Amino acid sequence: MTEQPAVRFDRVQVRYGAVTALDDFSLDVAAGETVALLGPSGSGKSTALKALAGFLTPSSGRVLLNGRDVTGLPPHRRGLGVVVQQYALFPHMTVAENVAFGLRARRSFSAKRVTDMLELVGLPGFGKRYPRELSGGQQQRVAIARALAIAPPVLLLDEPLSALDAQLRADLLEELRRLRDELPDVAMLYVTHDQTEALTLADRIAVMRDARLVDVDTAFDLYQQPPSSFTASFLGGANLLAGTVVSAGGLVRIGGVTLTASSADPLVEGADVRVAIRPHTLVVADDGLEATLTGLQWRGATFRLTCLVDGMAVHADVPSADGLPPVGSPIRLRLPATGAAVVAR
Ligand SMILES: Nc1ncnc2c1ncn2[C@@H]1O[C@H](COP(=O)(O)OP(=O)(O)OP(=O)(O)O)[C@@H](O)[C@H]1O
Repeated sequence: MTEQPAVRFDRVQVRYGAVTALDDFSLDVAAGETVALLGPSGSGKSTALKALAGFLTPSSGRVLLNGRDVTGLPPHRRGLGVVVQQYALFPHMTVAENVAFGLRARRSFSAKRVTDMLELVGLPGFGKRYPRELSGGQQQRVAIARALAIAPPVLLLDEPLSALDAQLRADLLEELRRLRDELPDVAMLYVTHDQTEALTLADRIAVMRDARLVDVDTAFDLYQQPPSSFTASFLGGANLLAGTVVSAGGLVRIGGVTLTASSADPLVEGADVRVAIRPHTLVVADDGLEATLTGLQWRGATFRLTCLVDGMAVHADVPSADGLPPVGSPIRLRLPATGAAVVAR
């Protein structure tokens, strides 16, 4: 018998009155796999997670856990771990009581389990404190310990880092990566609109837009060979340049410049295509594509140039602004020898 996926969304639709928040949504998450639901605000990510957790009932379709249809079950009978954006700890309970909450509800309290969970999230000895005595990052660690205490087969995380400031976010992201590696049997579904979080954590990324799943693949493949223009720009902010196929072997011409581009589909000589090119792979050089520099923005480690190429805005991230012409002047952008990808229009 083949192994059942830990999670299966089977053509799930969720409607709020006239609004379709999730449409024909199907996705499997294997045991031990981490999948990120990535998409802009309002694309239906949280709705998918709530349908799985049991916080709402789909208008149609089914959700299955390890092969079992749980569509009609209340949340507490699904046995999932859930972590949301706002820590949602019980303020009148100590850290240890918070972590023990799910265990007590199941009549399976174990002081050792509570201690182990606090150790797992890097907070040994914090059991007697109250949530108000913790930083935001520490509170979120407690929320994760509480969710994991019942040893759920599936952990759901809905934007768990978004209430934290940048440094804490980076620390906790690192911590989540470690947890993922230390819990190889737990399937994780991670909702985020942050591509860095998705790329860092996920085995696969499911890209959502307008209530629908657009693309799903390994993080690496989605980044290297985006199947759609939407994913190319949303994941890694690729430029989409108009090009013409010079040879079916992968040569493409953009402006007067010919370069090699990968493609998931066979290329047809003479066809008009769109080519995804990442901003950090463009270089300012005399032999590049003709453009006009229209904006310059300092971003700390890099400068972001905004240029116009044939009326289209193109971004380039360069390490230094030395030697750049003034904004409004002609500039030339050298296209990368490798790494460009043809995407579906
Ligand atoms: N309770 C509700 N009543 C009516 N419409 C809702 C409700 N909850 C969500 N929606 C709508 O459903 C759509 C999807 O919302 P959802 O919260 O799933 O998006 P999201 O991708 O998680 O966005 P965000 O990143 O902003 O949380 C949106 O158009 C939203 O306005």
